[in-house]
Amino acid sequence: MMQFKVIVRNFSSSSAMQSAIKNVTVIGGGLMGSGIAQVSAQAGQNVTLVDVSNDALAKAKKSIGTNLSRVAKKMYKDNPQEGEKFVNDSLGRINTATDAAEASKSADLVVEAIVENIGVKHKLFKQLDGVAPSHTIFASNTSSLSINEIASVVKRKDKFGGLHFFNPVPVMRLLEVVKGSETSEATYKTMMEWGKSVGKTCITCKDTPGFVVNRLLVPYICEAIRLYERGDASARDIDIAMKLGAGYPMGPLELADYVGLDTNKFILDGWHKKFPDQQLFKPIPLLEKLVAEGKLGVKTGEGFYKYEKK
Ligand SMILES: CCCCCCCC(=O)CC(=O)SCCNC(=O)CCNC(=O)[C@H](O)C(C)(C)COP(=O)(O)OP(=O)(O)OC[C@H]1O[C@@H](n2cnc3c(N)ncnc32)[C@H](O)[C@@H]1OP(=O)(O)O
Ligand SMILES: NC(=O)C1=CN([C@@H]2O[C@H](COP(=O)(O)OP(=O)(O)OC[C@H]3O[C@@H](n4cnc5c(N)ncnc54)[C@H](O)[C@@H]3O)[C@@H](O)[C@H]2O)C=CC1
Repeated sequence: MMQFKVIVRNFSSSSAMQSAIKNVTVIGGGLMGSGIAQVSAQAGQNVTLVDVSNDALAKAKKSIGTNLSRVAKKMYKDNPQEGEKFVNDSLGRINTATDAAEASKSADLVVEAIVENIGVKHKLFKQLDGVAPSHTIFASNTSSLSINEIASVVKRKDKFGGLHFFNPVPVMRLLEVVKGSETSEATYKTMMEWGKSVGKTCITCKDTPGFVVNRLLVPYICEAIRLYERGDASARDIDIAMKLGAGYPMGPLELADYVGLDTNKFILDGWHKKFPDQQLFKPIPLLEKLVAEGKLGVKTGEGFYKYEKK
C-alpha cells in the first residue's frame, strides 16, 4: 500500500481565499470533471456539472459524495456532525444538467473537461460562445492540446485560458494556469485567484505542448515503457525502482495504467504528428498492442498489470 499524506485545507468561507467567480459550470462529468466540480463546491461555489450522459452524471454524483466523505473524515475528525454538514452543503451546491448551452447562461467560469479531441472541443466552445454572458471566462482542462488552437473558434479569445488539474483532483495540489497568446491579464489574474480559492497551488504556464508537468511526465512514462519493452527490467522492478529510488508515489507503469493507456497513446500520437522528428514522441509498439487489445489499464481491468474490476 502506497503512503500518501493528504494535506487538508480548511475550505470554510471565512478562511478560503475569495474569488470573483461565484458560479462555475463544469462540462464533462468523468474522472476530471467530477473532481473539479467537487473542489469548487467545497470552496463554496455554485456548480453546474454537465455531461451528455445521465449515467456519467449519476456516477459523478456518487463518487463526489464518497470523496467528500473522505475529506470530511479528516477535516472534521473531532466533529462528525460538522463533517456531515460539510458533505451535505457541498453536495447541495452541485446541480447536474445535460444541456451545456443552458448551463452556461449563468456561469462566471466554464471549465471544460470533455474528451481529448479538438473537433469535439471546438464544437462545444463555438456553441457556448454564442450564449454565455460576455464576462464569462472559458477554460479547458486539456492534457496535451494547444489552448490557442482550442480558443481559435471563439470570439472571446481574451477570456480563454487553460486550467489543467491533476488526477485525482481532490488530492493533487497543483493547478497549471495556462496563458494563451491572447489571454488577457485580467483573465489570467482571475484564473489564478480562482485556483487558489479551490485550494490549489497555481503555476503559470505558456501554451507549449504538455505545459510543464506533462512535458516532463509523458517522455518519462514513454521511456519506462520502452525500457520494459526491451526487456531491460520487469514491470514490477521498474516501478519499485522509481518509488524507492526516486521517491515517486507510483511507478511509471502503474501511473500509465492509472491515467489510461488510451490517453497515453492519444497524447503521444498527437505530439508525434506535430513533431515527427522528436525521438521521444515516436510510437511505442507495446503501447499500440495493449491499446489494440483493449488493455487500457485500471479502467478495463488490465494494462501492464491486472486489476480486480470494481
Ligand atoms: C504518457 C501520458 C501520461 C500523462 C497523462 C496526462 C494526465 C494529465 O494530464 C495530468 C495528470 O493528472 S498526471 C497524473 C498525476 N497524478 C499522479 O501522479 C498520482 C500519483 N499517485 C499518488 O499520488 C497516490 O498514489 C494516490 C494519491 C493516487 C493514491 O494514494 P495511495 O495509494 O496512498 O491510496 P489511498 O490510501 O487510497 O489514498 C491516499 C489518501 O488520499 C485520499 N484520497 C485518494 N483519492 C481521493 C479522492 N479522489 N478524493 C479525496 N481523497 C482521496 C485517501 O483518502 C487517502 O487519505 P489518507 O487516508 O488521509 O491517507
Ligand atoms: N485522465 C487524466 O488523468 C487527466 C485528463 N485530463 C484531461 O481532462 C479531459 C477529460 O478527461 P477525463 O475526465 O479523464 O475523461 P473521461 O472520459 O473520464 O470523461 C469525459 C466525460 O465527458 C463527457 N463528454 C464527452 N463529450 C461531451 C460533450 N460534448 N458535452 C458534455 N460532456 C461530454 C463524457 O460523457 C465523459 O463523461 C481531457 O481533455 C483530458 O485530456 C487532464 C488531466 C488529467
